[in-house]
Amino acid sequence: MQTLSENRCFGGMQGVYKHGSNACECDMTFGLYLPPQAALGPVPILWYLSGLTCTHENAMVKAGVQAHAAAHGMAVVFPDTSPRGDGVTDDEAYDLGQGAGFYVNATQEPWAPNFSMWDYVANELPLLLEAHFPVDAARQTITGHSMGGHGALTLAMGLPGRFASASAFAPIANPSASDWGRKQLAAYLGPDESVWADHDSTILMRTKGFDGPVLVDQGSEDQFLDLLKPQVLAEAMAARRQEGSFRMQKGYDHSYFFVSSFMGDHVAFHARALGLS
Ligand SMILES: N[C@@H](CCC(=O)N[C@@H](CS)C(=O)NCC(=O)O)C(=O)O
Repeated sequence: MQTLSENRCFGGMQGVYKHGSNACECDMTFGLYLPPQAALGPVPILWYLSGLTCTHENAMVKAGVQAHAAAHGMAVVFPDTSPRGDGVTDDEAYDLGQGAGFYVNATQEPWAPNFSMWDYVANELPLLLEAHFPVDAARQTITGHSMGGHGALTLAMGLPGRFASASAFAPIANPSASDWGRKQLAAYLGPDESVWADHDSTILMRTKGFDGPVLVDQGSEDQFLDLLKPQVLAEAMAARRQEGSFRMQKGYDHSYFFVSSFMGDHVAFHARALGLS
């Protein structure tokens, strides 16, 4: 593993690291914020999964999460959103291929060799983090924005017992019924829609729910509301009696100005679920 940068940040360290990934069969870059408490022993992990067009960097520099993570003593991981590089398949559309991995393991050509973001986030990266940094994999929580909100909710419901709590900012809530989803799930997973269900948080909420608290924030002026479909997720949460909250935030759009405005609430929510506060 190679250190690309390390910067002191709110008493802890914001690092960026690169490593050869077996899951994605290419080099992968991720950000990791370690709070000051990591100097004393292993700290819990908050995963932040980013949205379409993002790398590890967007949330790291714009979500304003480090101050809150330092206050609560949590590490924050910022994985990339897809495999990358000259040898990795891409598409000219911004919402397919590099920058748009959708947190699935592709089974279809030409994507299958590299696009295994589910395995990368669920299996490979946690082991790498535990081996190299003072983090406690027994205490994990997860959040994300847009495509990353979709990833956070589907990983949380798909890996029962892994995460103490799950949250999302403007998640792609029902991808199998959206143009942000149908094209990508068909490309990565093939035409059989029954296979897509494990990657649709509304369907997972209807069929199994999450064994822990869930927090979803959505801006009422989000320019992508028709693609995100928050209302069906909110309905599914109510129908399941899912512990948690769905909050419609008046006047907010889809940007990181929205994400950063509510980041403090999300970190405090995860800290409570972990018993840190
Ligand atoms: N470029 C796309 C939208 C992409 C987009 O809004 N991406 C969000 C996540 S879905 C994002 O975080 N963009 C990067 C950023 O704001 O830093 C479009 O114009 O339709």
